[in-house]
Amino acid sequence: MAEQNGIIQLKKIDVTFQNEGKTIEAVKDVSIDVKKGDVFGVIGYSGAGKSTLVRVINLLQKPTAGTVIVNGQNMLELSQKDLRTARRNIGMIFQHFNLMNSLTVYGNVDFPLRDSGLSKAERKQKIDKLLDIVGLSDRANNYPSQLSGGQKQRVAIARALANDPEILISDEATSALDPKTTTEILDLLGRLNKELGITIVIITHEMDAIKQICNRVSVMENGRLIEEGDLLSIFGNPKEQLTKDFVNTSTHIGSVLDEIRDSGIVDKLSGRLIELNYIGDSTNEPIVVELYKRFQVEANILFSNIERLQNTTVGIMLFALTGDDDKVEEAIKYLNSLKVNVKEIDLKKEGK
Ligand SMILES: Nc1ncnc2c1ncn2[C@@H]1O[C@H](COP(=O)(O)OP(=O)(O)OP(=O)(O)O)[C@@H](O)[C@H]1O
Repeated sequence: MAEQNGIIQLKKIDVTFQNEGKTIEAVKDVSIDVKKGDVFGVIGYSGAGKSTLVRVINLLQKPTAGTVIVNGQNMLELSQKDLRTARRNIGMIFQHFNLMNSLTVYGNVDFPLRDSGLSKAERKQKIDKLLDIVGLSDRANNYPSQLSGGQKQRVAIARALANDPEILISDEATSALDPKTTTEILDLLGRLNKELGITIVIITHEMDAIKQICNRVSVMENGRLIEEGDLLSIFGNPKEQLTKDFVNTSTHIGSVLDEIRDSGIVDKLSGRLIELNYIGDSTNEPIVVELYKRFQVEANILFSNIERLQNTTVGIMLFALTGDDDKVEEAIKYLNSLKVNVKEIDLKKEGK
């Protein structure tokens, strides 16, 4: 059976800006296919083109080239009226919330319902329900200036949901929030995805945000999409250097390697330094025990990080292997034969 088409299909999208006589290629030949029910993450550094790309989905940004299909509709061929209707199906939240300061929380959520054709009583019922979903029922009469950043973002989420969209786009929505509030907002987005079935596209420069709720990830660099896959494969087996950097920052192995290198420990380390990544059931201890039992090779664990992503264990371990040279070589071959990713690290050569 043919795989069902995605709810969002961007095909060969280019976005080019002309700025003071210079051409900026913000997005270059990017195709993505977001399935209904996905929480699709787009990660990249500032300037990579993420915002420009997601703004193409609802045509806030018109592409220079390419096709935009949302819910089976070719967005670039719609009349203005049909485009307005199609846009109601795509909610959006932003880093700086974009609330109207002169309106109360209630007024902000009511704003997109002005043209909905609903009566005042129906609107009230809807707004009460939305404020309940985002946990702000007791703040309806407050103004944005009376709210914390996290609460403002909750109002923005309620407002984005007012027209019952099937798609929610989050453009760095947690970038201005502290880590605890970020986790709470991401939890809320995850709940909206699970309970209301909303498809979410989230753009961020933080792998931790991706890890918390996304099932699929794409990585952007210099306007291009350089890597894409499901969360576990991106996390457990990143291919491109930038993806590795994001993953390493999030597992902290990057800073551990820097510390080993910069502190001079590297000169005192004996043995060969191995980084091991695994997805699933392999755990640290059996591997260490096996290496000793089979090859009399000692594995001195320098760092280990295990986390649960989408109910699956994803682990990373860094150790120095010591023993007879031949035996260490055999031990490395043995590791390579397991369902784990093995990488030998030569910190002295790697130097930064
Ligand atoms: N309207 C515009 N006119 C000219 N250049 C633009 C415009 N919008 C974006 N750009 C440029 O396009 C490139 C991509 O910007 P974009 O905002 O999409 O990146 P980003 O990955 O979302 O970064 P950030 O997280 O900082 O917003 C940048 O070089 C930016 O300066």
